[in-house]
Amino acid sequence: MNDLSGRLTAEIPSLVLEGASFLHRGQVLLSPLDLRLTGCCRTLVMGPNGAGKSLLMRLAHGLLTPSKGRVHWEGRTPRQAMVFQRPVLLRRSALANLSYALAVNGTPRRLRKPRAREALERFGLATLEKRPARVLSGGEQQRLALARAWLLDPEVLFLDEPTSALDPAAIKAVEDAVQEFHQRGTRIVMSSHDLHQARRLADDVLFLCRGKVIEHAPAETFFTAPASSQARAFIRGDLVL
Ligand SMILES: Nc1ncnc2c1ncn2[C@@H]1O[C@H](COP(=O)(O)OP(=O)(O)OP(=O)(O)O)[C@@H](O)[C@H]1O
Repeated sequence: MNDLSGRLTAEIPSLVLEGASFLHRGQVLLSPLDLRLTGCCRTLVMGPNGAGKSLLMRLAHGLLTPSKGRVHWEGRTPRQAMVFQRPVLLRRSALANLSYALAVNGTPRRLRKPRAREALERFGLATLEKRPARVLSGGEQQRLALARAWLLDPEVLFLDEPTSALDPAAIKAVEDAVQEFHQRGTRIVMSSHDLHQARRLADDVLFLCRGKVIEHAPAETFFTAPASSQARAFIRGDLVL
């Protein structure tokens, strides 16, 4: 299958977790998990606070090593990027943050600024290029983080609660960007506790509760016929502890 970017969806390696768990000082924070994420889908990782969503995202992206089991990509490791709830930005201008990412990525010097400016334009930040990245508003910082990810042309993009501190307009900007990545053929793995957001974006939902994956289902199935009492309660808006 071909996506709009021309990238073959079949080319994106599948992410496989085999009995992967995460313990801290003997306490199980993520129970052994078997999972295969395949294709150019948008997977929403959902669950209440403390369910283990961030841990799962960090394991998947390779920022954490599982205490037991294995996390690997089939065939080869794809180009990846991760966007965090609080963007990690350098003490430099918006433009310099992007140029630096391109430099690290091996882009020739003469191409860095034009490409960085193109990305700033795309994410509505062109007028802010000289502004120190760390004084940008939360929404602007998140768009800058997305612009940086865009420049790296990731095959897989992880987003960990990227909109939890944003107002509706900024949330829309992030969601539009996620859709653009998807259109370009990037596989999305995104955590959120916002059910409305998941309904807008998800192809499939991974639902976690207390460090366990309770369900992994196509979005429509998850929202219309959740299989677990915890997911039913979560969707109803009950307090799920
Ligand atoms: N590096 C760590 N060391 C020790 N405990 C941790 C670590 N990271 C996470 N935890 C604990 O693991 C549990 C799951 O945390 P995690 O951040 O993955 O939850 P979450 O589902 O992302 O929650 P939220 O929606 O509040 O962001 C929490 O109880 C947290 O305190």
